[in-house]
Amino acid sequence: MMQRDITNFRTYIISESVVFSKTNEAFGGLSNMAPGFPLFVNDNIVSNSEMLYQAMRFSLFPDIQYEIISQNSPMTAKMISKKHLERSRQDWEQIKIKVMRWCLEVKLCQNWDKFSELLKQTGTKSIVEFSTKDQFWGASKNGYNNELIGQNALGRLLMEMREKFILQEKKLLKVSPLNITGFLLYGNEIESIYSDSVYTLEH
Ligand SMILES: Nc1nc(O)c(N)c(N[C@@H]2O[C@H](COP(=O)(O)O)[C@@H](O)[C@H]2O)n1
Repeated sequence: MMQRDITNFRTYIISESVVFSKTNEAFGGLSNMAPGFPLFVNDNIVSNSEMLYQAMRFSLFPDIQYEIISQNSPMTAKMISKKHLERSRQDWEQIKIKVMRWCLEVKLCQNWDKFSELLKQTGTKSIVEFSTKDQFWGASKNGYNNELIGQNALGRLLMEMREKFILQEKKLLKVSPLNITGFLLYGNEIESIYSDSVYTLEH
C-alpha cells in the first residue's frame, strides 16, 4: 500500500487562505482546468495548462499527446491520460513537480496580464486547491470546519511563482525547456517559450 507522505502535509485555515476549486469561481483561474489561458508550445496551441501537463506524461507517445490536447475539455483530457497510464514516462513520479512548475510558468509567461493580476490579488495568503480526493496536488477537509489538509503541491507551486515573479515585480519573459531526456511535444524537442510581446515581435 502506498504510504502517505505525512511530513509534506500542511494544514490550512480556510478563512485565511485563497481556496480555489471550480473554474468559474473568483480564483478559478488559478486552476489548471481554467479556460482563457491558452499556451503556445513549438507553435502548437494548447487550450489550458492541464492538457499540457497531462500531455508531458507521454512525451514519447505523440499520438497520445495529440489525443489529450485535441479534447474539448481539460477533464476529458485528464480522463484520456488515465486511460493510458501504463505508457507514462518511467521517470514521471520523479519529474512531475518540475513539469508542473514548467507548465505554470508557461501559463504565466504567455498570459502575463491576466494571470499575474490574479496572483497579485491573492496578496500573501496561502493558495490552496480544494479537492475531495487529491491530497497531493490539493488539500481536503479534515473534519474541522475551517481547515484543509494536504500536500497542496499545486498551491505551493503557485505561491512559489508568486514570490519569484509577482512580489519581486519581475516579469516572466522567457521559460526555458526542462533539462530532462525526451522533453518532447509531438516528437520535437520543446523550445524556449516567450511571453506574448516577445512572441509577437519575434514571429
Ligand atoms: N478538477 C480536478 N479534479 C480532480 O479530480 C483532480 N484530481 C484535480 N487535480 C488536478 O489534476 C492535475 C493533476 O493530475 P494527476 O493526478 O497528476 O494526473 C492537477 O492539475 C491538479 O490540480 N482537479
